[in-house]
Amino acid sequence: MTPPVVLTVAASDSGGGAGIAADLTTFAALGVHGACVVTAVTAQDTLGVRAVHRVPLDVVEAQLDAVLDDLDPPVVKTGVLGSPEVVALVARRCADRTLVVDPVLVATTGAVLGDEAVVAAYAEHLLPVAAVVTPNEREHAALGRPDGPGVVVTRGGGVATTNDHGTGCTYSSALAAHLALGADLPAATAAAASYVTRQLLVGRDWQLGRGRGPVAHVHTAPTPEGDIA
Ligand SMILES: Nc1ncnc2c1ncn2[C@@H]1O[C@H](COP(=O)(O)OP(=O)(O)OP(=O)(O)O)[C@@H](O)[C@H]1O
Ligand SMILES: Cc1ncc(CO)c(N)n1
Repeated sequence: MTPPVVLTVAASDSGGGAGIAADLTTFAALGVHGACVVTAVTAQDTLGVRAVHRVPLDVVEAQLDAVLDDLDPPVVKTGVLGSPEVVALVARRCADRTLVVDPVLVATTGAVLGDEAVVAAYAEHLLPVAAVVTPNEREHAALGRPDGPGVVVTRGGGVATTNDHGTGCTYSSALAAHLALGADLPAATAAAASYVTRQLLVGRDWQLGRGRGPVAHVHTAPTPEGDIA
């Protein structure tokens, strides 16, 4: 059976914990095909963000054109967009699709990934056309606490772990994947939360990097010790 296509418009994380790595692996784990439009390259690891290089607007637009014209994804998920111009572009081009907006403004490690101009562009252009917005508490406050059935404020949950880098991206990607597979919003949010919980449990004892390790992506199968997670 042909899988549904979900597009992520987001940035790369060289440490493989958040951003596009989290999005595409989550899509694969949940059985949807992932396309990706890269908005920025971050030099990042489990300790923090060292540098951010934005992809020029015309190159972001060319990637978006290619995917929208050919693969026609019914669901689009956004992560780090990087500039007000990219926020407005995505709003303009994707308003007729199911839009899952993860308004990433600050990394778990504290680095600012969206400034005041980006916040203003979200409020003006992207939030009005989003089906779901998944801010964490800080992002929700920065955006002026938008309210409504499509606003899902994310919070850490019951799993005690420091390997939680990329949970927000994984959660919003799982939500987008379940919407593409036909779930309604309440079912998709519940399925996304239980997916993140499961993946946090899989990676709870991993030792990757010296900081906040990544949530386990796709790994559900044998651990190095040979256990089935
Ligand atoms: N420790 C945890 N135990 C269980 N579920 C969790 C935990 N941390 C996160 N989650 C799930 O993942 C969702 C997103 O997490 P969170 O709000 O921490 O994202 P975030 O702050 O955007 O993360 P990041 O910036 O690292 O990507 C939560 O709403 C919850 O469902
Ligand atoms: C690229 C990227 N996207 C999202 C986040 C949020 O965790 C991050 N730290 N890096």
